[in-house]
Amino acid sequence: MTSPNAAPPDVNVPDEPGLVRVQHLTKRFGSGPGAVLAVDDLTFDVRPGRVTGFLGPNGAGKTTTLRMLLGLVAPTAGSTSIGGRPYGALGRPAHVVGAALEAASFHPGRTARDHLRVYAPQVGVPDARADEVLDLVGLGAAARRRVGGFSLGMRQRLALATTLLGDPPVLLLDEPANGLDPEGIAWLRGFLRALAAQGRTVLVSSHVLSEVEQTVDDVVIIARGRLVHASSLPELARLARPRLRVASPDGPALDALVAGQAWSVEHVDRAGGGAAYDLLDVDGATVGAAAFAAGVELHALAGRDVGLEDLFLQLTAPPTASGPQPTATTTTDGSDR
Ligand SMILES: Nc1ncnc2c1ncn2[C@@H]1O[C@H](COP(=O)(O)OP(=O)(O)OP(=O)(O)O)[C@@H](O)[C@H]1O
Repeated sequence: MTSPNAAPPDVNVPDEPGLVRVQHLTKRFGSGPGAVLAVDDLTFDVRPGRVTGFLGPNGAGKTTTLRMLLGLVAPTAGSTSIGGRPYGALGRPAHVVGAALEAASFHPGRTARDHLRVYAPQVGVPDARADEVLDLVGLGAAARRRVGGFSLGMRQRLALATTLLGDPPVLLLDEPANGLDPEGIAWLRGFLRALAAQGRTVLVSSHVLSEVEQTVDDVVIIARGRLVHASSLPELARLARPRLRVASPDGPALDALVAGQAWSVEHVDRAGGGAAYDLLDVDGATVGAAAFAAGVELHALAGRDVGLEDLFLQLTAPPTASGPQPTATTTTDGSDR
């Protein structure tokens, strides 16, 4: 089972500009028997210059966490900061963090440019910035069109343009790929990667790992309000190693065989006198030959690939679910260890 909590951030390292920090964050909605523990002692960091996927099934607590980062919901306990300060202490917040939460609502009769010009004075930027951000998101040619006629993909781009008005170093985007067609997703991928390459902090939530797999450098995975895994994507991918299922009606003989080898055991099931092992990093030919040589009767010898999406489902499955659980380390520093 995965370590339920990330290692605490290193308190000796001063907060970098653009560092997003969540520490022991907890949110309980309501009280008594009907209370909902939406976020439960969550701790993680999101680093500049990287795209981080904030992942979890529906209802895991992603939006509530983002809302607390933005000062829209008060935590029950714990804290959040952006560049070392809580949201409420940011002098000009739109110049520090741009956020797009849920489907933004637009006045259908307004043009894209006018929509942005409504926000420009609030952010403290000149009207001309509206055209700049429209160009950035590829909507320059649609600047004078009414938003009511926009496709979902165009609306998502306009929402993104709105978050960029203040040229913030930090972007918090809640399910930005929702409703996009493959072309739109490919565009978003390139766009987010370019923003991170400029040194920005980009946090993107999604309930589907495969949707962001090609976009993110790091992952923070939560389920039922709790952290279940935080690491770089390559480190997560290393957990998705192929498994070999080997079963024998003679459990003690298989135990002795496995114990005598340097095979890595992920999981073992026992029933009657038999045993079934899930082994990592060993192939069927090796195990089959060793069993044959030792005279161990095998009733199953089957390889199984565990894809990233399978791993994600395993990591976020309710605790009642049976079956092998991957062993995961949890880090928060974004390194590829
Ligand atoms: N204002 C609220 N009052 C009561 N419960 C709430 C409130 N907001 C969220 N919740 C509950 O908190 C839990 C977490 O919800 P949240 O929207 O943060 O999850 P999520 O991971 O963003 O899910 P999704 O992917 O479906 O958006 C859910 O059980 C939700 O019903």
